[in-house]
Amino acid sequence: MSAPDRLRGRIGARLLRSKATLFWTGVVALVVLAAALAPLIAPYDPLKGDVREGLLGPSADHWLGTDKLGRDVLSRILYGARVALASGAEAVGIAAVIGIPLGLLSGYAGGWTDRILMRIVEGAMSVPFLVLAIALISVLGPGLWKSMAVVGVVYAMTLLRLTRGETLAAREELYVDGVRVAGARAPRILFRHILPNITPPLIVQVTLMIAGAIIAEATLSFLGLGAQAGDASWGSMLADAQASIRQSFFLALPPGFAILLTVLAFNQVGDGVRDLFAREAKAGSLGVNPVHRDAEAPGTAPDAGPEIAGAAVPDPLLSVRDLTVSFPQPGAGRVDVVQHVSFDVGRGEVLGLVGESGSGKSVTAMSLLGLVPDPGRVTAAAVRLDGRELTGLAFDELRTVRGGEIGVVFQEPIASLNPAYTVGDQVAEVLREHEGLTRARARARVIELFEQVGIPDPAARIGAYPHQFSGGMAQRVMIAMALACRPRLLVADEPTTALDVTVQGQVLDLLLELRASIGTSILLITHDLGVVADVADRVAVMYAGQLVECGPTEEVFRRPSHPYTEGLLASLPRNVRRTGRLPSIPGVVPPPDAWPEGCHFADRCAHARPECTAGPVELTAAGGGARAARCVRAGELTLTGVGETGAEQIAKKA
Ligand SMILES: Nc1ncnc2c1ncn2[C@@H]1O[C@H](COP(=O)(O)OP(=O)(O)OP(=O)(O)O)[C@@H](O)[C@H]1O
Repeated sequence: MSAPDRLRGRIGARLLRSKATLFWTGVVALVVLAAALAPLIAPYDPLKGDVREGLLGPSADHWLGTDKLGRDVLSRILYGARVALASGAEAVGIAAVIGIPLGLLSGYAGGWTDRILMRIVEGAMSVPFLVLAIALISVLGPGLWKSMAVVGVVYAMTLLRLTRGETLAAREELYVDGVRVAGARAPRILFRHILPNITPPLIVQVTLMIAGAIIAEATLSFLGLGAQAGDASWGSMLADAQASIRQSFFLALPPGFAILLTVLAFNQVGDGVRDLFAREAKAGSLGVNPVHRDAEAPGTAPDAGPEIAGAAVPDPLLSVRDLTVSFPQPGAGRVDVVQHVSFDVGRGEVLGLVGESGSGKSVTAMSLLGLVPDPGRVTAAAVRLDGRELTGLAFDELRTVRGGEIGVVFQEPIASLNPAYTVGDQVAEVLREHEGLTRARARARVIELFEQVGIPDPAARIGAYPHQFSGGMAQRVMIAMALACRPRLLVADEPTTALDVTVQGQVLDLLLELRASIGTSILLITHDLGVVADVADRVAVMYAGQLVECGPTEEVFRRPSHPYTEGLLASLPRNVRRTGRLPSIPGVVPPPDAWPEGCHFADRCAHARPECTAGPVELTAAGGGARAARCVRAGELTLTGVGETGAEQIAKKA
């Protein structure tokens, strides 16, 4: 099943559980049915009547009585539903056709296009909606379809503004950058990549607009600007009722009730859909993808997937086998960005996941959390947390693992906190969501957590907003939030990269202290080998989507088994004589769609032989101890590590 299908499935299942939304959806369906079947079920012609039978009360012949001209009110109500829905569809259709493409264009193009369109929208929206509509109708002349077209144009402004706002946010997403650099043209990016991702808020707005358009039709028809006297429209029925209000007040009730019920139903459905999507968004980002168990992964054992010779940990807390993540790329189909990654994180251990930018570290971490965005696809033979299989877990089940058993700390602490809420509220929310604590108990626990992560004067600081915190303090808040439910695993994705050097040290010390006091294992993602050397018990090195080396930090650093690790260590500033040039690995990391079938590093490797490119290279035991490397020559090469260059080497030579 594709990701959008799964999203639809989840929304559908929630819809079934939300009784109120289901009820109002039923009411909308009844109105639609009444409109569609009006010619079959209406007992009389809605436009013809006998004046001698005018203003009759409800009876067996005329369930809702007759109007002044003797026309059957029930028949007119049924036909009126057609007018109301058709008017709503016309106005909203026009609004969508104008507003959505222009909103996409305005948000994506920016610059003058955006400025001009926004000034037009602001000008139009500064005049009250009905006043603007009436002014335009007085120029065009009355008539139902003309008036609803005008309403559509006015509504287009709202839809344009909403679409533009959503597009502005979406265009910053990584997947948009991805298709942009891949050479996709703007219309394709807009309609194929951005539009599907911003549809949920548009659906909600469109539903609410239909309700608004039905009211607008009734109002304009009541004023004689829409449906004309005699037409079977709820608005003109109200106008008729007003004309004969002295003789019969009952006439106003059926159209009034029909408008009330229909508008209420559409509004309730719109609100319900918004709640469903909001809940979905709260759980992660829209369209996120959980990990699927890959039954056909090569070498998959029925239980935990292929063993990783050399690098497995006895009784691990986290065990990942054969994790592969792919994204569609224009012109290249689905392309793997992470390929057959397998590793373990031991209990209470810090595993450093290192590699150059783009090697797949973050995507690997996100897939463990089920947070790889659409249209990414994640498969694995096994992802086990304390023996519990996470692959194939439903979205809601994974949500309880995320934030509960696995805590996460991201790179940009201030950007990761919501500026609209106090930091205390945000940490308390996690506790209330996962542990069901009362407001008072959550508050007390937040103070305790703030104390634990070293935030001074916690009782006062919980009332502060994120912008009142420095980067280091904000990261402490993020760590407090991640540790709120005493997770067994903490995923820290570049937790110190955005902080200055002194604060970096404090945050790393804090992570280590917490590991010691709570026993949390840490998967530390970083491109900084210095950080890994300082805090990681073991290290896993990634290159171009693959894990190329894995083992205890000290051993790997002292004597690497993969030439890429050697290259990375050689370029460590602390590993180079002050007089020398900082060495770098020649060439660049190949993009995912250009990975060779054999060793991904072969092109840049000084030790490459023809056998390196002959076929896929597996991760195998290497270098002695609990170590593994993905290199066909690992056994025969003697590579240089940290201890033998730089200061130590200079000292040796002296
Ligand atoms: N949403 C997405 N759509 C398409 N490709 C993506 C998406 N997210 C990541 N990628 C691709 O996946 C690959 C791995 O990215 P990832 O962010 O995991 O690298 P990284 O090693 O964490 O780098 P960095 O340190 O810069 O974050 C990259 O080629 C990236 O372009």
